[in-house]
Amino acid sequence: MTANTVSSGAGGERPFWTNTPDALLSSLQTDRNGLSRANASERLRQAGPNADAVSAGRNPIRAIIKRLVEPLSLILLAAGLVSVATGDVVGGSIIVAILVLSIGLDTFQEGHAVRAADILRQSVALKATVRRDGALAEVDVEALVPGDIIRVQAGDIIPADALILESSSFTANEAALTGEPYPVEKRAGAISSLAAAEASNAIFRGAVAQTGEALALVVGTGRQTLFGAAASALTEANEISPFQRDLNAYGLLTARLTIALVIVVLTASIFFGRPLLQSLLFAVALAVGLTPELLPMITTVTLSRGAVRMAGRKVIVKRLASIHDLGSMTVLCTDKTGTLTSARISLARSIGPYGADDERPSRLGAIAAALCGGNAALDAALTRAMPEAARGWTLSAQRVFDFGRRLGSVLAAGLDGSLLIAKGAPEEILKLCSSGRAGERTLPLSPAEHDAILAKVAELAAQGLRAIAVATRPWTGAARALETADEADLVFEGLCAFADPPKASAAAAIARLNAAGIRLVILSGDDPVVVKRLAGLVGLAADRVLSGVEVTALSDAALAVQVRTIQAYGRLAPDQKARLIRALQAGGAIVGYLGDGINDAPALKAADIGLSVDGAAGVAQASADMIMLDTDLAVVADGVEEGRRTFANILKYIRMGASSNFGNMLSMAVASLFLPFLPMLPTQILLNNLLYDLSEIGIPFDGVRPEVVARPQVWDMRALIRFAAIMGPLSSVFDLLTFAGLLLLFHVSPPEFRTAWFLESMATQILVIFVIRTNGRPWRNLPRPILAASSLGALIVAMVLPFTPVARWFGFVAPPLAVTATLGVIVLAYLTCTELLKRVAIIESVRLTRPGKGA
Ligand SMILES: Nc1ncnc2c1ncn2[C@@H]1O[C@H](COP(=O)(O)OP(=O)(O)OP(=O)(O)O)[C@@H](O)[C@H]1O
Ligand SMILES: [Mg+2]
Repeated sequence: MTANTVSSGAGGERPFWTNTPDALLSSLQTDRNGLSRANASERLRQAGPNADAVSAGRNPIRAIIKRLVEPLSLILLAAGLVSVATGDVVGGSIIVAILVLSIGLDTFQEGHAVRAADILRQSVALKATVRRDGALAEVDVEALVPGDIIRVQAGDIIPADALILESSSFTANEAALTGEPYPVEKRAGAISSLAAAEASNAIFRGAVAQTGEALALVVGTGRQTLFGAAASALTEANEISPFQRDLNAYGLLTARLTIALVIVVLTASIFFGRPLLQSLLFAVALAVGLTPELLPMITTVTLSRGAVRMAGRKVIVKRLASIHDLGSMTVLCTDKTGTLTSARISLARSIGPYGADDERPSRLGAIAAALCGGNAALDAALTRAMPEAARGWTLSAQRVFDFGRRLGSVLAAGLDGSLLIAKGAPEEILKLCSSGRAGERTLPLSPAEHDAILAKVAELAAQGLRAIAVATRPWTGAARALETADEADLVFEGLCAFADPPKASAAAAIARLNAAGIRLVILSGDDPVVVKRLAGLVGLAADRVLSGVEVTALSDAALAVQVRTIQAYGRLAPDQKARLIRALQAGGAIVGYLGDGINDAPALKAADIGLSVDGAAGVAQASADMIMLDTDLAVVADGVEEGRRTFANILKYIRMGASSNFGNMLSMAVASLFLPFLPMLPTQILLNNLLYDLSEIGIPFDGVRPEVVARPQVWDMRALIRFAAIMGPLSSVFDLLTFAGLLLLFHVSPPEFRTAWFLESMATQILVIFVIRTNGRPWRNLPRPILAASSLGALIVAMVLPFTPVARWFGFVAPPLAVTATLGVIVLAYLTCTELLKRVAIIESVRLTRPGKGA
């Protein structure tokens, strides 16, 4: 028996919704007051968390094993063991020790930073309202167990499979599960059908509560749910982000290069008849030296630290990589209400059909709002304005408000009979009206009066008031479910006009975003006239506002042209918002979307960076990458800066790897082909690499110059290759100079050669960070203490080690003073050249497009 079926006693298994509430309550050993906390945690232990997969957790052992089984680590480990077995105990031990040290370093650094970011993420995890110990409490969705009594409200994602106990105007959209596009009403009652689609007394994990409120008994959680997570609104958008795509491309490039080099070196060694084990080790050490093995750690640590800093600026990051994506964002699309305007809309005027002030339309609107159970801004404003309006009225049926149709209706039963009340966007409601209210009577609406009403709407909009229309129809027959045909021949009752002034801070924030290279675009469902006026108020040049109808008429190609210049859109349906975002992306933009409603969920998913706000509809929060604790565009601008700073630091690491380190390993490979001995012993290369890694662990903590965060930071592979193509060979030139000096001038022995070159390559690799971490002069812009400490510390160890007793373990021999002094001069000359050449190599990319697309 699974959690989802309950044995019927007669042998067969029947779905849970065919049971009566009392039968299910008793078989789940619970009651309407819910579980006790103790009982719930006991059940949680048994049933497991209410999640799709058992989360692997951040177990350090697991993390270490994961790194150990990477091919290079495995080869090194094997090589170390073979060395020990063949008698080279010291050499073998050093290899293993270096491996252990670098893996330990990685794991420790990463674990620490990631934990902090995880705690933050947890703070915005979706919550469920559940009855525990008889009182309603908020718990993490993951903590729900069978037997819990939950409350779900409009905008929530249904957290578990459950049987409805009580409901009011409750509807759920199960499109993601069953494909049924319209919200279906859910209420308690006996159902005998075995089909889930007909289970109107049950709700399923992953559907979205569209309206109203319900109390329900949890029957199945986690994977013990009918639809699983595959299709649900809970599934995270796991499309690869622009940042991850770029990182992968870089990783692939270096991997190819490394493999090619290793094959060449290995073939050559075998050709020259060198000892096999040593040749293999040398090749592997080279590969280790070339692999940017710290890159995952550096990015995770930098991103996690970015997440912690962003929390300080009131942005909680759910998906770490989105920090970088935010820094590269070129277009920010936003919903209007609550982001550009204050979230608290208020009813400003109530106007009869012929233009006179009249409270009837808003009273009818308030009745509909109270009965339909919507908690959206407009409904809330209506019920706030007339809290008593719905007294004496009950709901018989409803057609849920639909953002596609932009209207909804209720069948309300009052003392004098029943009334159908429809409300929605004026132009949509007017299409359904044949007459207008005139006191007790109704009069036919002439085309002129029709136009006059729309003119009134435009007049209100010009004053910044958004209007909805209310219409009714007397209902004579018995109550039944409403159909489209019922919403016809309506009596126009009038308009409700709402004030929704722009936020005082919006204009300044938009100016700041523009200055940072980000274009703001409004994607609203509201009247284009209202949108246009608001755009003007917040400083957006929106001479043209495209409406949803116009957008639909455009082909993808034509739309791609329009989206380049249009700054504001009105009357958009939810999927049109998503289409516009895709059109912008196709043109090369990196697009963010900021929104808070059920109707914003598709756009949040389509965008590269989905931004939502604390307290937004559950679906909106679930679809977003970041949650803002403060609905203020200025917070977005702060976050953008943080994202760019994070990227700048990651770029430092990559540039370092692409310059000296790359050049050194290249020289090493080349030298091994021509020298009669190994230019550096495998253990020396590994030590070199370990110290180099150590020098870099301060990078995530480094500061970034203001000019770097002034423009969108786009990953530019070509710029990077150009950088490596200049800096790598430059480093090799100085290596060759070193080789020539050592062999031709000083006639050093092989151990001396290796030691001298170890010193030179360590010094160049580490010191170059001071040069290339900034575009300005290094001495004018010093690194943060942590980076100075990590790099100088590693440098000192490298410089001193060959002169200590440990040196002989590694095969080092202290070189003569003259050699050391010459090395010093070469290093200085190298640093001077990089400083002079870096301006040529670092062309700041101002290409504001997605890589590989657009112009
Ligand atoms: N509860 C409601 N009752 C009646 N009509 C509504 C309701 N909610 C929305 N509408 C109508 O649907 C239109 C679109 O909804 P809404 O303005 O909330 O969309 P939006 O895209 O979220 O817009 P915004 O950018 O203002 O947040 C509204 O302009 C209004 O005409
Ligand atoms: Mg909205």
